[in-house]
Amino acid sequence: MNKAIQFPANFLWGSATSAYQIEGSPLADGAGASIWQRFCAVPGNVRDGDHGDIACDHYNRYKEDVALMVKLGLKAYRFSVSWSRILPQGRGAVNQAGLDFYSRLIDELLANGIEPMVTLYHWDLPAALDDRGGWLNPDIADWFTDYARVLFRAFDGRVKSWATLNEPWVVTDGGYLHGTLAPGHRNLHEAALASHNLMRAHGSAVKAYREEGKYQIGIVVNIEPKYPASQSQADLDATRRADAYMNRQYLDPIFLGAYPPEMKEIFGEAWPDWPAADFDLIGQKLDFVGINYYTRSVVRHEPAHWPLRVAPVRQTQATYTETGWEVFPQGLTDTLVNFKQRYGDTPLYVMENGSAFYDPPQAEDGRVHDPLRVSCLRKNMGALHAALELGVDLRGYMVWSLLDNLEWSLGFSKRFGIIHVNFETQQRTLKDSALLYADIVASNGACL
Ligand SMILES: N#[N+]C[C@@H]1[C@@H](O)[C@H](O)[C@@H](O)[C@@H]2O[C@H]12
Repeated sequence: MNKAIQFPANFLWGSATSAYQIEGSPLADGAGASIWQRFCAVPGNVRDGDHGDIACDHYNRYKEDVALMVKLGLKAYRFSVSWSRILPQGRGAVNQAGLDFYSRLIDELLANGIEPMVTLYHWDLPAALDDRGGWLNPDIADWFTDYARVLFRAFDGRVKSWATLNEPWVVTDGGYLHGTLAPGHRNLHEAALASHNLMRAHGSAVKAYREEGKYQIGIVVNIEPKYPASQSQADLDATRRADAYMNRQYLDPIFLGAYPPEMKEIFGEAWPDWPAADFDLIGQKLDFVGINYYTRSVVRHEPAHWPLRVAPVRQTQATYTETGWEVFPQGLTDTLVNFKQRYGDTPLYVMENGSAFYDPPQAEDGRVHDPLRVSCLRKNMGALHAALELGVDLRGYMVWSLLDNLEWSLGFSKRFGIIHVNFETQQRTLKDSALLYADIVASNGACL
């Protein structure tokens, strides 16, 4: 990088995790089961039969992990709350012990000068609600709002930054269309219905926050910019469909009052004309949008690939991560600038960005050397700064992830952490990427 980088003085540097991926003890102290406990229990659903019964044992080791955040100098920590710890049946009776855990975590963060940023839903739906249809039941907007109100009333003030959902696209594409994630359904109609109910629930919770809360609330979406493999009309149309399905599907109804027209083109009769009143609810004004960026995709028209009729085109000269994602920092800049151009100047946070690479065992010097992740981190910092220089109102960056953790159906096989976790001993070891990130935070980017 040839020019000293300076980020805004109050730029918020942090890290991100999610409850089921790190906490362990999923049924401790009165907690109810989630759909992810059920999903992991079905042989073949998760690589190597991995599950979240222990994970990073964060439920018991949270003070140790906060101390590591302090060691890295982090200013913020984005984490999610397990709905079924708070409401074991998903609705009704509150489990005070569940609230108490998150209260202890929040107080530990605040005592160490770290801002808690809470995600209400990061995929671990209470199993009891799934028994009632889960995201397919329109009542879930009220169930989610009731859950949100419990947290707003308990923590707002100590928590000043709330996000309703994490990556609604993954919830529906993985959980209801392709069945690769909990609850493992494969149904086009269900995917459409779940997606819309997620957005209704989001809007309803934001509306409730305006009655209950005094600080900021937003949503976190994954954005994967799409680039055409050629300028043929077929490939350009495929790119448009892919962008609508994965990216615009969730931001258009919030900021533009309607879903992209391509949704009917993709889903056909499985995509109804949703009630107009729903868009009044979904379109609640947000204080920020969180963007999760990992990669881009270059796409071509492929009639055989249902329902999108799109296929990715591998880039021969590129570096790919262990999750098969192209390392493409320019896509991060493009994503942030595209948001500004299409939706305006709502403040943005990069709420997840990182990379999974094979980490060599701990070296003789006691360190875990992860040069590829270090290289990616450096490149992504440049991409962030380019977006700032192009006028994007970017407020902060949360690296994914603080710890190696349960990578959903990939189990523990993919390591995204800047801190290595030995899952046999629970030993944490800072990787070189953690040391670089600490320098970035301490110098506000000037070290790059
Ligand atoms: N895969 N992958 C890494 C990461 C996943 O671990 C997070 O839980 C999701 O929010 C998002 O998909 C990104």
